[in-house]
Amino acid sequence: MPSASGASGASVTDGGHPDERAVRIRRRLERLIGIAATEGNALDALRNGDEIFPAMLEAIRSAEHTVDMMTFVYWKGDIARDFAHALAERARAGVRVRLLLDGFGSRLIDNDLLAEMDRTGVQVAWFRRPAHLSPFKQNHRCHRKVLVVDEQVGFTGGVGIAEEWCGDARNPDEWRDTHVRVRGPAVDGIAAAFAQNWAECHDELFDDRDRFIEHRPQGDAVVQVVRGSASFGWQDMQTLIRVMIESAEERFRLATAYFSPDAYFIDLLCAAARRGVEVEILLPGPHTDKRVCRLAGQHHYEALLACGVKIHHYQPTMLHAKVMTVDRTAALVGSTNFNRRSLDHDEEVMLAVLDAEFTATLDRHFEADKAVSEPIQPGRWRRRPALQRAREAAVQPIRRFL
Ligand SMILES: O=P(O)(O)OC[C@H](O)CO
Repeated sequence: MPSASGASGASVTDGGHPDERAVRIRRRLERLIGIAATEGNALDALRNGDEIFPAMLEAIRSAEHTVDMMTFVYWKGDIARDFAHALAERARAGVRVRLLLDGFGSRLIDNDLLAEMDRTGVQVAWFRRPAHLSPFKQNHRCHRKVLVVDEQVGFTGGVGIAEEWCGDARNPDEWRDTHVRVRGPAVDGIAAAFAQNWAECHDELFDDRDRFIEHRPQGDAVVQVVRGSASFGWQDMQTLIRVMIESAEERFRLATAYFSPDAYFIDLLCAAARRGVEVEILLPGPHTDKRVCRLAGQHHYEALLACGVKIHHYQPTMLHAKVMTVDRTAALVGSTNFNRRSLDHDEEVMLAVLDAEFTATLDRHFEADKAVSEPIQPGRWRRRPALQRAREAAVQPIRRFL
């Protein structure tokens, strides 16, 4: 990877009007990633299962033509049954329903739900089931979370289909997550994320139930939909996050479930902090389902804190959201964690939103989460026990896969 300290032309400027910053970020993303952003989108930031699941289920139940759903996690619980029943009911009513499950992440789905969906005509496809794969492809998973109904409403974000995501982050059994409902032309990008992975797993890509509708403006948000794909070398998801960090002039905020990037992205965060940007990172605290990943990230805390990056540990439950905001101007939300899996290995989808109001909503959520988090104190962290240091070092050999 190139050196992050010599970061591109993104020097601190005198700020400029927020609209000018939005245009600057938009043009950087469009030209460096090659995907046009669209205008006229309406976005709702949905916080936690209590808001996310009813909105998704309501959309499915209202489907008249097509439902395309793709998930990494499909585990167990009433919510897993609710989704399967809703999908099956629509298939029975003649709607074309397609469900794409990651072969590793969704391996715990109940067989009776698969049987019900199969019976009613839901087309279920598996993305790279481990048993059917060469050992060299096991590592590349479909980590995207997508729901598109009637080509008109799309959802993406961090949520998996399992009881862990139900509720409102009131206790450790109710995970904290963020999902987005989108109406408008950006739904096409979310649909394309589904289509790209569906094409690998199923013979038919589209049929006459696809109407290829023209989108009418639904709101004011400018949105670029960026797909990360499992591949060798530099990829668009890395460009997206790199542009966001390098474009920050005042503030860069990151909330992520799994923080274990490579040294390049640590250097980018440090470079931002050193040029005067307030860099704040919100991570799971006592409740995390992947301690190994956390240890890999903690290996970098000392360097980050030394540069002035602020790190907070979220206390109430597992923090599973994947959200970034830049300068009250732009936001990223989707499936991408700040780790090697998301940046190097897996299929991901992220919305880059150039909209001050939507960004302000996500910033308010960030502040509420920060209020129930513990800041990491640099001095105390430096004095952490030798055993913790040893554990951080012990996971380094496998950091590439985390
Ligand atoms: O990979 P994520 O971020 O969708 O989280 C799901 C976890 O793998 C659950 O252990």
